[in-house]
Amino acid sequence: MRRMRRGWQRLLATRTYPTPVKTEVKGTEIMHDPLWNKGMAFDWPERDRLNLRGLIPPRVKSEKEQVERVLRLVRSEETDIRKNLILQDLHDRNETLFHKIVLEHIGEIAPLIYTPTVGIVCQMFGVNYRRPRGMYFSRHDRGLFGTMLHNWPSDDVKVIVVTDGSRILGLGDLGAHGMGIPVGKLALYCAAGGIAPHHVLPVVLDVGTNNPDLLASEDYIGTPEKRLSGDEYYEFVDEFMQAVEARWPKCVVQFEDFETPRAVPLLAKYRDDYRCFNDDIQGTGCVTLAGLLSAARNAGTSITDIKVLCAGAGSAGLGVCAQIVDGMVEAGMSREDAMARFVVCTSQGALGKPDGSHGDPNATRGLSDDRKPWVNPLVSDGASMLEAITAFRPTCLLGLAAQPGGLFTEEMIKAMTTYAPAPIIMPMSNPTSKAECTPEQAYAWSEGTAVVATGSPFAPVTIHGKTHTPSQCNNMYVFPGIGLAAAVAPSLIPRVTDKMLYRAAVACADAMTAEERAEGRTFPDLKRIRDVSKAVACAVIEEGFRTASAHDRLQSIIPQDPAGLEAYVEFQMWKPVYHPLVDPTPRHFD
Ligand SMILES: O=C([O-])CC(=O)C(=O)O
Ligand SMILES: [Mg+2]
Repeated sequence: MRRMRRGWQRLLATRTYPTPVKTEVKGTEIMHDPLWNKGMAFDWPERDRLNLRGLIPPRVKSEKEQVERVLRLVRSEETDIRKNLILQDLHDRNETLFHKIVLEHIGEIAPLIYTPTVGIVCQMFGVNYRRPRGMYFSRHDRGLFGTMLHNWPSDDVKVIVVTDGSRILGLGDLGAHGMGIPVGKLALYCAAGGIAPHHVLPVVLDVGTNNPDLLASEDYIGTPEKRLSGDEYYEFVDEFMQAVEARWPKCVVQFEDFETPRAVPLLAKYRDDYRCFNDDIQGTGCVTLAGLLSAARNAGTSITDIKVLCAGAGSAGLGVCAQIVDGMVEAGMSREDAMARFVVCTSQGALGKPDGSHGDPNATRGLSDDRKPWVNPLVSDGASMLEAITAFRPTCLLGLAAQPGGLFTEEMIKAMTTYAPAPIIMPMSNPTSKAECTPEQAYAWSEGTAVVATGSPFAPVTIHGKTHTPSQCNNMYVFPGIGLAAAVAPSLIPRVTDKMLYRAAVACADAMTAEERAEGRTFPDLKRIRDVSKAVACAVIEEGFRTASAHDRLQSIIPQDPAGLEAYVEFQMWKPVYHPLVDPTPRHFD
């Protein structure tokens, strides 16, 4: 083991990167393959070796010049959607350069390829349609999913992000136009998580759409029929999962933006049988827990001191609350006491004691089984959020309602400041238009005392001469790391467990530096996202070691000590740099 550990660390220290890669592909074929293409950065020896002389303009550009040119072009556009289209085109031409720009300018570029712009991208997907990316499975392909997966050129897909388009961000049913989401998430997997682009696959399960505008639209790209339901729907997803496992047994599947009534049962059905997780339930839960751990640490208190009012009882809302409860239990609280620290509100008001103060006492709401455990007798059933705040005195407001924005009002936040010295305000719904309030409002209404973390990115706010930087509490801090762990250590991570998610949350909170804490942030600077992904991946793998069988642990070549593990994960992470391309053909002289 010792020798192995020293091996990885030495390898990492001595590796000359990028390593040369042999390629059989030449000429226009290599130029038009986005995985190989370097644009004008092919140097002269390479242009000769690969039969490219004359096919590319005569100027040779450096990577730096290429990055600057694209940034100039992006910045010259006025609208975010136009900027996104420029970046999409680059993604289709030159994956290395695309991911290099995403990584080096993540604060500027992530909002253009991911939340919030990805919302508009999906809404305009049909009319803006260019090159296909990823795979689509429709009802007319039933029985053929397994064969179709062989149309995909890579024999080694490590991460799939899949959606059925039924709840795209907070925008609702966008059908097959939801493809923008898996594409955006996987771009972050590559740039922020270090998964190589040829190892990822975005997927849409086109089970139809119930969105009347799309059904009537001539630009709609999916099957213009109503959604499958009942057994037909579940059999469709079963066929997909079985086909994936048969083709790429080590792949991890991330479920994304499925509406709650499907997301919850699908996760329950698959989580013990497949390497999979649901990002909106588990990823959001994990990142929110990380935010609360961090906020409590900044305030010198514990997560068990926090009392939460959660707006939203969808898959994200309840999943997030459950994971915070797990975090409180880990910190030493009983599950019952932890759950008593939550009030969950739906659009019909709080889940509370039916005492008749809000309507007919006998007409208790028919609560679904997943909501029943969240009824809190300290508030009356159907109470408004303001009433619930007065009765329950929460110290944290979580917004996961995916309703039109503005759910958190001035009265609510002002009421919290009467008893909470630093209320934690987390408007998490995406995109920006769905945020429950803006950071500006939260800071203004709390006289600058609030700790604010949002799902979509927001700019810093200056109030009474003091600048406050809201953190972005977005799944992007955790899902790339969870997928990275599964990709580099599949035998140790046969399933994604609750404990792994808890460890991931702690690793994300622990990744904060002292300077970041001093700035009042609850999340690390986005610029360090690769470090965060690596820390999350290491934490997940460590948990995998803890639960692996003795056989799997012994068989694994992965070092178990923290420094060796970190070196191993770092070594495995893909980097967006051009590799020197070497011609494998021996030269013959006669
Ligand atoms: O995409 C994001 O920014 C976060 C997320 O999963 C969602 O809002 O559905
Ligand atoms: Mg999502």
